[in-house]
Parts: sequence; C-alpha cells; structure tokens
Amino acid sequence: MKQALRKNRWLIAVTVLFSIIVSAASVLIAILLQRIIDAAIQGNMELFWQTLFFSIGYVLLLGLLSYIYAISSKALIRNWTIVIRDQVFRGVFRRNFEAFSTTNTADYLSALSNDIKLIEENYINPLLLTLQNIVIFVFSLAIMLFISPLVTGILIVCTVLMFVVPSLFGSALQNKQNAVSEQMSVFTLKLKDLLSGYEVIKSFALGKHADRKFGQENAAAANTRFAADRLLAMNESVSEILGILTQFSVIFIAAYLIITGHLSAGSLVALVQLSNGFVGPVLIIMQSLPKIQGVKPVVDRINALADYKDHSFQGVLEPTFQDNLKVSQLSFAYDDKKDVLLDIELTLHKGKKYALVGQSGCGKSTLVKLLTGCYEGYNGMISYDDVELKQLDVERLQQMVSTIHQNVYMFDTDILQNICLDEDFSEEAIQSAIQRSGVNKFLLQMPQGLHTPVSENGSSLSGGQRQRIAVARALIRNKPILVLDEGTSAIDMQTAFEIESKLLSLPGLTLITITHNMNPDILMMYDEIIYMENGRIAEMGSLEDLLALGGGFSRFITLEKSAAV
Ligand SMILES: Nc1ncnc2c1ncn2[C@@H]1O[C@H](COP(=O)(O)OP(=O)(O)OP(=O)(O)O)[C@@H](O)[C@H]1O
Repeated sequence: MKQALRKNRWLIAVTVLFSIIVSAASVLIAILLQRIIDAAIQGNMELFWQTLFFSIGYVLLLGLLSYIYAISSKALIRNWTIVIRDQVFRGVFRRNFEAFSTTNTADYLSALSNDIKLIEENYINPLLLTLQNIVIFVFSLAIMLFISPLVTGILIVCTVLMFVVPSLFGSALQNKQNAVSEQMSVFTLKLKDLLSGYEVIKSFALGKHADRKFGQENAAAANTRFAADRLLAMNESVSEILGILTQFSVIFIAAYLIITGHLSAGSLVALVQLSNGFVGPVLIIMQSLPKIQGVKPVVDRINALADYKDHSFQGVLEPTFQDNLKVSQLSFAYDDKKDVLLDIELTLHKGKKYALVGQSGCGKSTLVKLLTGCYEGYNGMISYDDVELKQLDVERLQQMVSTIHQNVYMFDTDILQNICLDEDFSEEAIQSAIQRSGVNKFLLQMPQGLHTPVSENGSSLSGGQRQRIAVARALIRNKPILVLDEGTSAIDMQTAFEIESKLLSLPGLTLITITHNMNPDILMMYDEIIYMENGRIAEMGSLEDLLALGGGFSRFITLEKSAAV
C-alpha cells in the first residue's frame, strides 16, 4: 500500500493541493452571501453589482478547480488500483510452490477484486473526503470566529459531542468489515468451486443441489454485508441527528443576537452557511473515520499479499547438471505428522532415462517435486553435481526442468500460444516440437491450425490433445531434464508409445517418467526403473533385472496388468 501511494506521490500532491484550494474557495460563498444580503438590505446598488460580477467569476473558477480536483482524484484511484493489483499479483507469484498451495486460489481472486474495491470505497475515498472536509472545517471556523465568537463557541461544544460517536462505532465496524471481506472470500471460493465443477454437476444432475448451495452462500454474503451496513446506517443516523441539532442551536442564537442588535441579517445568512461548512465536514469526517478504521484488517491482508517475501531457498549458486543428481537419506512430510518419503537413496545420471513406478500415493510425484525445488522442508540431501540444492539458485534450477503433468493447464488463447507461452521460437523449432509431440496429427483436422482457440482451460480440446500440446510445450524448450508425470496417460496407446519412444531416444535428455503404464515394450527402453513402496525406494534396476528379482515390482506389474485387462 505504502509503495503504491509513494509511486503516485506527485498525483497525491496535486490532488491534495486542489482539494485544499477547492475546499477553501467553497467556504468563501458564505462571505459572498453576507455581502449580497447586506447590500440588498442597505439598498447599496454599487455593492450589489460588484458582488454579482465577482460571484459569476468566482463560480466559474470554482467549477474549473473542482473539475481539476475530480479528475486528479479519479486518476489517483486508477493509478493506485493498477499499482496495488500489480503488487498483489507479483506477491502471489513470489510465493513458492508450498506457500502458494496452502491458500485457496479463490482467496487470491477475492483479494484482487473484492478487497481492493473495499479499500477504494472505504479507505481511499473517505481519506480524500476527510482531507477536503478538514480544510472546509478550518476555514469555516476561522471566518465564523471573525463574525461571531459566541456562536462559534457553541458550535464547537456541539461538535465535540459529535466526535464522540465514531469512537463508539469504530471497533464494531472494524469487525463487521472484516467479516464482509472474509465472507466474500468464502463466497468467491464456493462460486469458483461450483463453476469449476460444472461438468460433474451436470452429469450427476445435481443442479438443485448446486442451486441450494449457491443460494446459501449468496444469502450469507449479502447478510454479512447487511450487518455491516446496518451499523453504518446507525452511525450515519446518529451523526445526522446531532448535526441537525447543532444547526438549530446556531440559528436560534444568531436570531437572538439580531434581535438584540449584535448581528446583521447578512451575517446570520453567512453564519448559517458557515455552520453547514462546519457541521457538514464534521459529519463526513465522523462517517469516514470508522470506515477507514473498519477496513484496516483488509488493508493489512492486502499488504501481507503485496509485500510477501519468500524466505525459502536462499541459495545463489548457479546450478549445473553435467553429471549427476544425487539423493541421500531423504525424508519428507507435508504436515509434520507422517513421512511421505523415507530414507531415499538415489543417483540419476545425465542423459539417462528413468521410470518411476509404484502404487498410487506411494510418493512418486512428491519425490520429483523435491528434486525440482518445489519444497524446501526436507531432511537429508539432494545435490546437483555435488552441490546441495539449498545452496543453488532454485529459480534457475527450475529453468533447467520441463514438467508435463497429467492435468495440463491450457491458457484461453490458441494452440500456438499455449506451446510458446509468450516466448519467441523459430519456425523450425515450432515445427519440430509439433512433429515430435504428435500435435501435427490433430492439427490436420483443424481449419485454423496452430491458431485454433482452445477455450477456457482447453475445454474445446480432448484430454489427449491437451497432453500433446503439453509435450510440445516441453520439447520446444529443450531443457536438459524432462519430467513426465503421467503426461501421456490420456493419449491413445499408439501415439503415447510414439511420443515416449521419441523422448527415450533423445540422447542428452534426462527423462524421469512417472507412469502407471506397465507396457514391457516401453519399460524395457528405460535405463532404470525405480519402484517405490510406501515412501521408500524398494527396488531399482532395468526391467530385466527387476523381473529376474521376482520381488515387489514383479508382483506390482502382474497386478497392474491384470487390473488393466
Ligand atoms: N500437498 C499435499 N499436502 C499434503 N499431503 C499431500 C500433498 N500432496 C500429496 N500428499 C500426500 O502424499 C502422499 C504421496 O502423494 P504423491 O502425490 O506423491 O503420490 P503418487 O505416488 O505420485 O500418487 P499417484 O500415483 O496417485 O499420483 C499421499 O498420501 C498424498 O495424500
């Protein structure tokens, strides 16, 4: 937040300056009114014309100044919104894999939309209003003191009373605003869940259930907002009543002073006008301060997201992978309760091909995530060319690895952009990647070819087509390490075989394939099969060696094959 405001300091200065000028100038209306009324009562035609011409010029100038203020304050809000959204977005992407996945993405969405809007409405706007009204208040006070110290004294007493109100509502409102933000976050989360689950809801005919769930969340969000608005309304009404009482006091006392000959009629009009400029600002400040106070937890949350610093993996050494990747006595638990990986000993050599197999949940994906620097909290050692991973610059390490996941995310653009992902590649590289991945096979059926739109998360493509695009995405980058996390599971057997065979024949590439495909024709092409059981490496060797061993892997492959039949 502070940085976002600092970046706009010139615009803030202009806005504040014009806010002061416009506010001060608007107070002078009272003096003009006093002069017109007194001129009329005294029958002073010269003063009348003088004041009339001055008033016309004054109103035109005030209009122009107000316009400049309005434009600069809107530009300030626009710039602030751009900067703060950018900062929150970058803060989210500064999170490492582990930190990112501990928060639901709906929370990030809610912060970037609802929370920023809440801050604009309940922090930035009230802050500008408060400043403007402080200026009006001070100028009105000065002129009123000049016209009638007695009336001013009474006004001050009433105003002190009015200031007590916001402090009564402040902390209650803070809790309510916080609840609104939290409830909106829950609402966004549920809504995202329901929309993402569209297919499941439709295919299981769960429309009514979805309606009911949405209805509950919708009502809960609206009711939480209403609870905060109810308190705001009470705060505003109490302030309003106090304001009216104050104005009545001024009029009655001023009227008394006119009757006793201590005040002119013009001064009464000026005092009434000034009391508006005195009470009005106090009212606005009273309504604005609780809003500013109330939205503080939301501001804190946005600050925490924008200023997020990743303290994991502080290593700075340039990673290399000339020879090997070693793992020694590696253990890991996600939640400090149960070890997901235990005493892993492993050496992977550059250019070799490894198949990682084992029952679902035995820790295959977790092992690969640790090898590629996704989680830092492991015990034991992972080293690239004998340098511990924690000493390496992990961002650069991750640039050496391409991963093809089972569930491929597709951006809502076309096929080409989903392969290149905003990077520039030569025509030759693109053609080579689409050939080797098998993308060319289905492009023939598409009139727009590589420029065919894929729709939201690739919904206009089949699972296999999405996976082939993911393979092209990885191949075009030519990284030394490729992780295939069941990355061809949705492709037909023949194409999957072709793709995997091509990957297996790339000489410099180190391939780690997590697979449930127990086809011996493919498995025999791997240099080593790493068979895992309950978080440990149970067996490791070529297909031939492991089958000859007749241990856990042999039983596993037999079971998998019979399950597939
Ligand atoms: N982010 C996470 N937080 C907590 N536990 C997790 C997380 N990811 C995985 N696990 C747990 O860790 C264990 C190993 O999961 P992992 O995904 O590594 O298994 P896997 O062998 O790759 O399974 P599969 O073959 O089904 O993909 C499982 O018990 C799983 O529930």
